[in-house]
Amino acid sequence: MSEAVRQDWLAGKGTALQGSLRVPGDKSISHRAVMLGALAEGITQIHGFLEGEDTRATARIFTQLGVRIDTPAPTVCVVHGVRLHGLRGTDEVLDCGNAGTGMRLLAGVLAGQAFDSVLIGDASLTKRPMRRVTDPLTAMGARIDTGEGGTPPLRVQASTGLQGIDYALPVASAQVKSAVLLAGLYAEGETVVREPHPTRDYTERMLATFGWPVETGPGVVRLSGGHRLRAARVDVPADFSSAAFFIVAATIIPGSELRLEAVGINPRRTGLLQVLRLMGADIREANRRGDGGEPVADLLVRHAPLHGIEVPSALVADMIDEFPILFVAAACASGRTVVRDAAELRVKESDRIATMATGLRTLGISVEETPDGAVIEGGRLGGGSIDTHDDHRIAMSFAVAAQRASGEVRINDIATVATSFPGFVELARAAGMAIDAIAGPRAL
Ligand SMILES: O=C(O)C1=C[C@@H](OP(=O)(O)O)[C@@H](O)[C@H](O)C1
Ligand SMILES: C=C(OP(=O)(O)O)C(=O)O
Repeated sequence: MSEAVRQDWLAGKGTALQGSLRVPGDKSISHRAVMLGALAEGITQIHGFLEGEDTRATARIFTQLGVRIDTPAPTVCVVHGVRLHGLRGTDEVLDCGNAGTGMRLLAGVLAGQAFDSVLIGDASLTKRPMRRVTDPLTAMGARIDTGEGGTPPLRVQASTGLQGIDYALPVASAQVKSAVLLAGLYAEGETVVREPHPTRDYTERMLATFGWPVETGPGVVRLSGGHRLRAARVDVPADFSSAAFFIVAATIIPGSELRLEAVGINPRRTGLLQVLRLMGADIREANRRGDGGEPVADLLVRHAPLHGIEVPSALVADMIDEFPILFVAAACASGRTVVRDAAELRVKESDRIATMATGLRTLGISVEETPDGAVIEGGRLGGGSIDTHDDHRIAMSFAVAAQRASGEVRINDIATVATSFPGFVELARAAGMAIDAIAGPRAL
């Protein structure tokens, strides 16, 4: 056994959050911009690209597949498109790292290629369900083998032709919808995806921006094969899911008044705003505009006392990545908050219901876990040691919780924060939060 350095955080009460800050670019849009840029004709310029490990893994994979990607300045990514059939196969494995989005969307792209490929991921991604994408892709004519129990690696065999399908998603998932639509670019005939509940619509919006005809109606997206993608400029707004940590932090820390600049406020992402407002939060939108086709605004957040609510199930898909930080808001609210219909949280980077319930209990909060949610009683937060289960959103959520804790909170193993939010600690400290990075031992 050898020892390697593990990164932990020690976090505690900081000061009121003040000032103005901009969080990094949207992860979902950054993944998709690289993918469509690679498959387009011409040169795609991406501004505000998320330099996180998840999106860099996607860019690296397209480089392995023969696409030139230049990064002339921080957060600028220039993708030299090779057209729909211009990717080149490689004997190397394609490593998606921690990114479910990367792997699932790539499965759709690779299903249409004339070469074999193998997608792998890190320990967390290797536990996540992939049949949700391989089932519909197989129905389209793809041949993909998964690991045991339908998990990665994914071995995608050279395509012998795909056919469009009419697919009703069994779970509300933008990743599955997107995988099927991307395979649909290579399919004969029409591909139709029906959603049980609307999910983020970046793939369909960006396909249209890149010139591919897409028809959208309530709960349904349709496209046909046989068109071309044309390079475009993509301006990536600040990621709402990253902003969410600061929105909740400013709400729960007395005296705070914080401005978050140029945040993407696509309604399929901002369920948390509605829920926090129902709980009593003071969040205003200013300077509303459209950047590169996406609605963007500055968010002005002031401290406000919160009260518990029953989270409307209709908003679950619109805040699917914000539940860890909502649990923190609920722990700081008076009364009880009830979350239902959110079983999907159990198959994210960690089981986010269990990981948050365990962590909050460690800090003295009463949480009852249910199969598809939790009941959280607001209370006083104490100190303790938290296991992140290698989940970036768990780490950042407890860093925020610590700002209201009476004792020190040690957050173990925060390396995955760089997957979605490089620079989190620096921004958080600059705004007023108390977080120190410390080294912890890790047995290998
Ligand atoms: O399409 C996307 O970019 C994403 C969709 C969501 O996953 P599901 O489609 O699995 O709900 C979300 O949790 C993930 O962070 C990003
Ligand atoms: C679930 C997430 O991402 P992914 O599925 O891409 O790993 C997330 O970022 O919270």
